[in-house]
Amino acid sequence: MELESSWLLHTLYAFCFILVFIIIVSPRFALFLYLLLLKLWCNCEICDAYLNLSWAKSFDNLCDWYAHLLKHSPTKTIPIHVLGNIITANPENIKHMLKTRFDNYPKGKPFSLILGDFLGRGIFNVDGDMWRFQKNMAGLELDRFSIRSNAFEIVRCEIEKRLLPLLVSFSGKEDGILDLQDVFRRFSFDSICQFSFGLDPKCLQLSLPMSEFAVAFDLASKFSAERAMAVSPLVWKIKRRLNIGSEKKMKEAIKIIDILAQEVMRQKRVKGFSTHKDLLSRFMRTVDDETYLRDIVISFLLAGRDTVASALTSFFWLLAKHPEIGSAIQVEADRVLGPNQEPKSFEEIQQLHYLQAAVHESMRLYPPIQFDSKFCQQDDVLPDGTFVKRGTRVTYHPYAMGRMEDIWGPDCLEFKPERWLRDGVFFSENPYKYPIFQGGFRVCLGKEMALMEIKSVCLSLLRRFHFKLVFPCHCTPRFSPGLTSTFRDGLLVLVREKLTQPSHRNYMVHVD
Ligand code: HEM
Repeated sequence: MELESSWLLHTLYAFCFILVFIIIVSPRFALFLYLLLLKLWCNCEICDAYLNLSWAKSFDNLCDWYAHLLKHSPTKTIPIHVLGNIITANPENIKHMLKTRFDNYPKGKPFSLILGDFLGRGIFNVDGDMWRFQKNMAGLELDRFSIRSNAFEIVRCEIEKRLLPLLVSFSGKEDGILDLQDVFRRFSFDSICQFSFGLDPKCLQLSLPMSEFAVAFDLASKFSAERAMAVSPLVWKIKRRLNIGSEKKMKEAIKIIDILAQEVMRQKRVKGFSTHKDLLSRFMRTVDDETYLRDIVISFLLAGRDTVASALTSFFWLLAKHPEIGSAIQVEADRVLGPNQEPKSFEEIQQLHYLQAAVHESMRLYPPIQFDSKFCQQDDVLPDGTFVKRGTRVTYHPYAMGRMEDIWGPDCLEFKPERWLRDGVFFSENPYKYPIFQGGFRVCLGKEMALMEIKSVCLSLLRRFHFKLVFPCHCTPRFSPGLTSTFRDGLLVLVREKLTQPSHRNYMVHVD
């Protein structure tokens, strides 16, 4: 018996050694072997197309292929066997996961492992008591009162002192091509840092390169998403253990992020946090653990930066393709706020129903978070009859849902804000039909803040500038892998100041 077990052990060691050797010497060959094994395991049409990448011949993005498959599935649910993933675009299933059987669909261990290095024990990556604690604390800071009094001012200031001067400086230059996606990322990063930490990274300052931290943040997000898309966790786990390839780069990126997070906390301590009302001060008064505080900081940055920037990017892309909708937004703003007036309060923005409809419509077609997964804890059956085995990953797919006739009617592919209005008044949709901010118990805490930010930027920019797309506007965007949706080539525009507007060059006098 002893002999047998030692033989087994040796065989296992030999196997691991060969595996590691192959991965180091030829990662491509290792991947080939691995794909071959998977193919032997499942050879159905979908898995085959996934493994061969043959879907890419007909679709620009993986999400477009999924949307196509889901649209043609009678239950609006598909399995990807080789990924151990069930993907659904069925609102009943989504309600089941997010509300009715919420306890059976946590984020789960596999995900906290995938995102653990980047997000640690931050709110996006935990379940149970730790999640409840962070949610309650953050909820106090993200309520309507706080947005009304604090966030609105931060956003207005960021727009007037930085965003407008930046655009004015580019306006009219023949070679003045600007990447609006990059601008929006800087803008939302400054805003969320000021709101969450009471500190200003000044990313949007004229002519500054994107901070090292922001670049590291993007890389960590990209590599985390790649882990989530991998056919098996084994590959990234071995690469991490050996500190090679993308895992090595990810480790370096996370090191930079950690340094910044520590710096944020150091500055906070110097400034004092006992009376400050920002989110971090609130947490620092209760939590002692530095690493836990770091995780909380990172999660809120991720929540507030990339999502808002993504929503703004696709909104401006759609507005450039549909100038009539931009005009309708301005007509409404002139009627409600007065000609050429800026909104003076959060409440005034709330009165702009057409704008609210346009923002929702834009995110219906281009959700900042295109899909979101949970892990099933106990065997279950979804409302559409799909059996879910314990441990299976279940993903709901807002991007595909926005393209489904069954949900939005035959004009589902059109950008039509009117679908959100009844007698000119905005009405919200069932969150399981429109899970852009998720729904149920883990609904987004920053929804009101995000909407206020997006609408404020839209009003200020549309009033003052024309944006011309540098690339033809008929092609669909290509997305980069990441936790939030990002245009792979950015959003390159030529900016022109509108002649009918008073000059805003005075904004350029001084920025910080
Ligand atoms: C357009 C912008 C936004 C969109 C589309 C969005 C969407 C979402 C989604 C889909 C989730 C669920 C994620 C998951 O559980 O895996 C979520 C959660 C969350 N969001 Fe947002 N978000 C946006 C902006 C913001 C902002 C600006 C903040 C904060 C300032 C924020 C704070 C949060 C927090 C704290 C959670 C975790 C809630 C929980 O787990 O209970 N979000 N958001």
